[in-house]
Amino acid sequence: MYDAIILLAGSGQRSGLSYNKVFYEVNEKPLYAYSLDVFLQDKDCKNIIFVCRAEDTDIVLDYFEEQSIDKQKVEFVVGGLTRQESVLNGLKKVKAEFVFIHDGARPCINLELIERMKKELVYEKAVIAGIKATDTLKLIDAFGDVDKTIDREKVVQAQTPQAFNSDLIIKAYEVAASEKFVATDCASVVEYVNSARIEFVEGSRWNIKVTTADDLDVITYLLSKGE
Ligand SMILES: Nc1ccn([C@@H]2O[C@H](COP(=O)(O)OP(=O)(O)OP(=O)(O)O)[C@@H](O)[C@H]2O)c(=O)n1
Ligand SMILES: C[C@](O)(CO)[C@H](O)COP(=O)(O)O
Repeated sequence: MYDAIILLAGSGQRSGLSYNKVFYEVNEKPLYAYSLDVFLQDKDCKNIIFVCRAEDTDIVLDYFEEQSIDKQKVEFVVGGLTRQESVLNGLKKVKAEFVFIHDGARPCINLELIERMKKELVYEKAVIAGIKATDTLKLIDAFGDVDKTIDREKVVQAQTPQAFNSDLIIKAYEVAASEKFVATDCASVVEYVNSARIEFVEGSRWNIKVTTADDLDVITYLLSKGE
């Protein structure tokens, strides 16, 4: 049993769009709605916490009306200036024992990945999706020159969802807020307080985060062919 936080409250500046990238449509469906559909299909997902910018909430509500999406399981929360603040706002609404935290800008999530993560949560308090590096990895210096090659067996690229025992992640975020620790993902906050082992689960190469304008082309291709 878990709650899901879906993050929509960014601005998507690196995408070059004139609007928040999570509203970019493929097959007449906004990117965030792909993740929503997946979590709505999972009986174990008790509540979906939608973290939106105040000015975007009406657009999302209109979409729910148009598509006759049942809002019973969905709660709306206003996001913050950073991803971390948005997550913290979402965490304040969590009631279930576990919480899955997911970027609305990663529409290629699927139920198989959620199932694999749920299996790990039987034993673990923190589980993140990611992919292993396949390229050779170099450390570079401040001038962009190669310093050395690093062992790719020891590197993974973190994705979302990231799933946690709710008490654990709420406490970690409270400590981070009080100590002004800021990070780009949720697992980093747990690493910071060092309160649990974090299990890595193989995600998928298709589970990309739409960040740049190029990613918009890639995601259009992936979603159009049903990934
Ligand atoms: N204040 C913020 C910033 C980000 N996000 C969400 O976190 C996810 C990943 O963030 P990122 O790609 O950094 O999103 P943006 O802030 O939208 O992008 P940019 O940095 O290019 O402006 C996205 O689903 C985004 O909507 C959020 O909920 N609240
Ligand atoms: C959470 C995340 O998507 C995991 O890869 C990523 O860290 C977000 O980073 P961003 O710099 O905010 O895009």
